[in-house]
Amino acid sequence: MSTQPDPTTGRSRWEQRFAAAQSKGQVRDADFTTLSGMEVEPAYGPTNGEAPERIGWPGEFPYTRGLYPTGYRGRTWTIRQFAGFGNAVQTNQRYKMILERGGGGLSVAFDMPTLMGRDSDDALSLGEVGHCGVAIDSAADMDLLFSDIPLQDVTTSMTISGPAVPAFCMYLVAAERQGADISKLNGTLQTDIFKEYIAQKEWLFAPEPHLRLIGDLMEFTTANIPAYKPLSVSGYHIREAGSTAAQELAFTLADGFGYVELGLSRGLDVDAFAPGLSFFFDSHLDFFEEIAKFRAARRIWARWMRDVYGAKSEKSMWLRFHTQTAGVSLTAQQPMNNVVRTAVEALAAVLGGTNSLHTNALDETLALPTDQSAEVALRTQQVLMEETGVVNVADPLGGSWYVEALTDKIEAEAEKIFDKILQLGGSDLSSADHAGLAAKVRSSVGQGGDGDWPITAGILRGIEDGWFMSEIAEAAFQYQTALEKGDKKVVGVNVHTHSLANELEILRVSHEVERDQVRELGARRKARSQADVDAALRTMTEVARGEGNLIPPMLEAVRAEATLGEICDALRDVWGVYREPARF
Ligand SMILES: C[C@H](C(=O)O)C(=O)SCCNC(=O)CCNC(=O)[C@H](O)C(C)(C)COP(=O)(O)OP(=O)(O)OC[C@H]1O[C@@H](n2cnc3c(N)ncnc32)[C@H](O)[C@@H]1OP(=O)(O)O
Repeated sequence: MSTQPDPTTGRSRWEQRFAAAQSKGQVRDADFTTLSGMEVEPAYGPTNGEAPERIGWPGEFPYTRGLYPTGYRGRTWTIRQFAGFGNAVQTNQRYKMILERGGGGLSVAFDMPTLMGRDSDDALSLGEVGHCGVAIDSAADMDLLFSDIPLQDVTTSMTISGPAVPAFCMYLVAAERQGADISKLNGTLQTDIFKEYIAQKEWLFAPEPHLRLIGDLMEFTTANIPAYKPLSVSGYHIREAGSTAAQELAFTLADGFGYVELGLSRGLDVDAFAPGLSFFFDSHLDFFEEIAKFRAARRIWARWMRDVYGAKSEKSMWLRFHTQTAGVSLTAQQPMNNVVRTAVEALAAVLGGTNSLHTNALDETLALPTDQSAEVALRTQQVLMEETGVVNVADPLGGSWYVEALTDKIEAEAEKIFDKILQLGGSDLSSADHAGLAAKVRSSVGQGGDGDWPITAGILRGIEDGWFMSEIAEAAFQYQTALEKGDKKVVGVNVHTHSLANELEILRVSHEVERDQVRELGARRKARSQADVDAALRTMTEVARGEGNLIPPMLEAVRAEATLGEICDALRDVWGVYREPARF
């Protein structure tokens, strides 16, 4: 380290942490010089060694500059490409390709029927099976999906929220059948139902039964699979629906606070369940705004977790997030340009300290990626990681006047939105009054679901009133108007539209997939013990009518080869379905 530090400064604290990590072997053995061979420090800061508290040093509360003193010198982000199409066998081949070419983890994309809790032979599934993701009907499909992929060794994310819990049970049963030690599994389940009502619209039930299922899941994973992340609180869909960066940030973090309140209302210890909450953001094209958003996200979360929700452990204050580059920024016109857009967005995510990353393929505005476009997307991350030197220095933009100012600004915008959410919930407290909010939360712990949960009340009210949707719609309208006026520009769409024709080869999923899947499902139904399935579903519905944790009886139903549609239908019989109130 180049300076003689004052031992009381942030720099010296960071140096000690870095040295401690190094002595524990937590710094990679790699070349950390520039392309021309110049030595660079693992982090930079003010020359007097002291940074303002809100900025701090890498690995230091409030983690504006990242969670780890070592940054990506400790571990690079996980390359986690979201993939799934056709049937489980086809998708399993794609997963093997991803892992073989350097993907660091798996990320399952399910087809629309699965996302809506419907079997492939349901009348509502017709024409959709295997199209926007992989068709999964029962645990037997999960076995095929992960065939020859040891679930105990590969962190696996599953993007599913309405039927998250039955899909999770199928994943557990597939892991059990592989002989995995269930307590050692590590992965992420999206589960985040708030953003479904706010933006994506893939719910099954009304919010209350979904929150009960999520509470059951949090309880189950906290007790049995401590490394597993049962929630990936998602801003991606909110942004893709047309929100601004600040709305994405604020709505997502508020949803995260809602899940913390859910955990507390279930009597769970915040430091036991909070490390299992993870996040998922969009990385759009305004490079600096995105970087500022990621940095502000970590800072806000850390402060609220410590000061409002009483977290004591560092891992509970850490906001860990996955990023996907912005699907909405891709254009059907001149699609090769999408590689450039994705690279810039991925770089913003990395400079913002993402923990995991998906880069979109250039053809994703037209169809699911081909093997070739999926490879280019993966290689985009590898070029950033291996060639550009961005992994050498933690939070390299920290201290930039512009980036710090933008980080402050986006944080302030988010706090204004939290105020609005608190008001919607009937609270008279301001988002800046952490002590007041903490007192309210403390008084609610012990009253369970009857407590006064200030953020949750606002979210539920905002959903019921269509407030989130109208805020997003207004932002989308503003942007579209600016685009149409030419104030905002998109190359190939409203500027520089002249181009040589470039035809892309598109992945087409054959309708044979649906026929085969339906046939296979019928054969499986005949081969299983219907009496076992009926008994397991009956027990599960009894628990759903009462108060116990639903995961153990659901696991039994899955072990008996009950299908996703049968499990969801049984729950629909108990809880009904949710219809969004009509609004004009
Ligand atoms: C749009 C689309 C759709 O809807 O259609 C979607 O939604 S797609 C949605 C797709 N979603 C996803 O793919 C979600 C992915 N999410 C995740 O993978 C997770 O939730 C995540 C964000 C927390 C990332 O988890 P991960 O396992 O990949 O990475 P982590 O950051 O946890 O790192 C792995 C381990 O390395 C440790 N580690 C990392 N960096 C360092 C370092 N510098 N020094 C020391 N240790 C380190 C971590 O603490 C952790 O250990 P330890 O474990 O001991 O703490």
